[in-house]
Amino acid sequence: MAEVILLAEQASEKGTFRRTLPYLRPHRFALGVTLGVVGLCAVAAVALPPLVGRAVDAITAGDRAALTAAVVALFAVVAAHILLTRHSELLLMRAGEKVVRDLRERAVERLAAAPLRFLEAHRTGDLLRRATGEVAELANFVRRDLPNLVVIAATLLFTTVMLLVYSWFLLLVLAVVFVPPALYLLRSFHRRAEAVFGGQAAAETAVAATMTETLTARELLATSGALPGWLRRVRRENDDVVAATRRTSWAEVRVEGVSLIEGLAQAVLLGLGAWLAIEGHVTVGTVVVFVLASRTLFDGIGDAAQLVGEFQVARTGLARLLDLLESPGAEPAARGGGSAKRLPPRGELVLEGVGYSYLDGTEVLRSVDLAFPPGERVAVVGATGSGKTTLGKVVAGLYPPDRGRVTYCGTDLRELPGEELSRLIALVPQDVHIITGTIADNLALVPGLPGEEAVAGAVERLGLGPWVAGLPAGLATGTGVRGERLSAGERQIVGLLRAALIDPAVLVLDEATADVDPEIAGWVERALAELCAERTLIVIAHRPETVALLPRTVRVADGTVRSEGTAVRP
Ligand SMILES: Nc1ncnc2c1ncn2[C@@H]1O[C@H](COP(=O)(O)OP(=O)(O)OP(=O)(O)O)[C@@H](O)[C@H]1O
Repeated sequence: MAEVILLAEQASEKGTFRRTLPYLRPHRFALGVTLGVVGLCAVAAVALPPLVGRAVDAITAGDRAALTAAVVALFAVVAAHILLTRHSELLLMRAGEKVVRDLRERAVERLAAAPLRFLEAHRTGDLLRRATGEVAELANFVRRDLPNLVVIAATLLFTTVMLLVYSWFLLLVLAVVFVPPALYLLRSFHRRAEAVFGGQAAAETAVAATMTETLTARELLATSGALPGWLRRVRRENDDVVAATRRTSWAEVRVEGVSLIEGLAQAVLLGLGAWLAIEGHVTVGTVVVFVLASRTLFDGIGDAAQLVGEFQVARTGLARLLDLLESPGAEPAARGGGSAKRLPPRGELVLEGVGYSYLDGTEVLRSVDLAFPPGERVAVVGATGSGKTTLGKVVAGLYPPDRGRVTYCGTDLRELPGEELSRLIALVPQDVHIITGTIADNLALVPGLPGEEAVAGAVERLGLGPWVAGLPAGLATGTGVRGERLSAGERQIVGLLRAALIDPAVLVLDEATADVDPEIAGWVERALAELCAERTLIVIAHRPETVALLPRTVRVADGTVRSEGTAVRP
């Protein structure tokens, strides 16, 4: 089996910032300007205490001119600070939103391009949470907390430099006696934060994934009697979320000890500063600067502590999102670009020594050699679980084989760009995926967005006019949520119409196994008869009537194939 790299529920946060850099690079200009404005904003905030200090010194010296200058400067700096704060927040938000929008787009592109194997190996809820929940949390962080965090970091840095200039001694007291315990509290919080916040994200993901499965497996749960057991599981996972949230709250509460240290520091600075001022070592203004600035300092440390929690949540989510974005492999159908090679619209499809397994050691297909000359019509038959559907998906290029190769006109399907592959080979699966909307919306889901005329032409060609006329609103008939108003047979008719719009060289139809009523089966047969003209038709047949319609039969058994109509060519 080809290796599938599983995404860890709790992603490693090592190097998250470095991994984010490539996604920031396209926005470096906007981010640079933003950081410049943030820096100015922090300078304005830091300039306030010295101006108050200067005003106090001017009052004690009875210097009117100096007092007026200090007050005017104070007004100007306050006004500049207000304007710059608003502006920097807006700029930060805008730059952050651009980055988040890019990440969101990339996540959707990544999921659309992910190999089937990768998608099947993960719970849908987990992938959805990475692409939606984690991105939403990141967007919240960017809108709400990132502006504060950046302004606080810049303010802390500039305040420290400013205090050093005013009195190295008082700064030393502050730095040696009070900052270490505050930092110790923060560090111990930080150390616990990764585990507790990561645990909370993992517990929430488990609940989200189970919620999704509750909806997708609703019929099974309603009919199998498994509901009570399932609800017990939901309750257990829900309890895990509560316990994880309690741990994160407790970690946040402990860090609030920083406020206590702040009160003590201010009292000591006031007492020590007053003594130094009386002794004539510093001015009264310097003491005022220290008391005010130490408040800015501790407020900054306290706010940063609160925000570190949010930052941690965002970092955890970002790491999980980056894991998804960096997961290897892309589905051929979603590959863009590639070779510009256009293959002939009709040609031979060949399987050479094809092997495929979902699980290690259990090969569903073993060394399959098959050739489908252009225009051939083949029924693929075999017991339930023998591998017919798997063969269909390998033939359509959805599962690249683990061994051997599938070629069209001699070219390996793996080498074809996505668009070319979907133009050449169309697969109509057993249960055609229908999006919520109208039948017309569903028919539009083919390359080139066909107009009404093209759709009407396809309906006409496949002889489905009377079927469409019998629908309540023709092609504008609603399909219900994910097509629940359409029967399995009707879904296949939609699939065949899509195939007619694509006009592929090879059409693979995995016949619906659910009971298809005879009228719908009649429409499907008629449509197939029209579609098979001039193209290769491979039908994974479940009904004897279908097998009887097709000149060649291929039987799948024990992971290999045997031809019962015409010879199998290696
Ligand atoms: N996504 C999957 N992951 C793991 N095993 C799978 C997966 N899909 C199919 N299988 C297994 O592969 C084997 C072949 O399945 P496949 O659906 O190809 O058989 P089939 O002949 O089409 O069956 P049916 O006639 O019931 O549709 C089965 O044992 C099945 O359990």
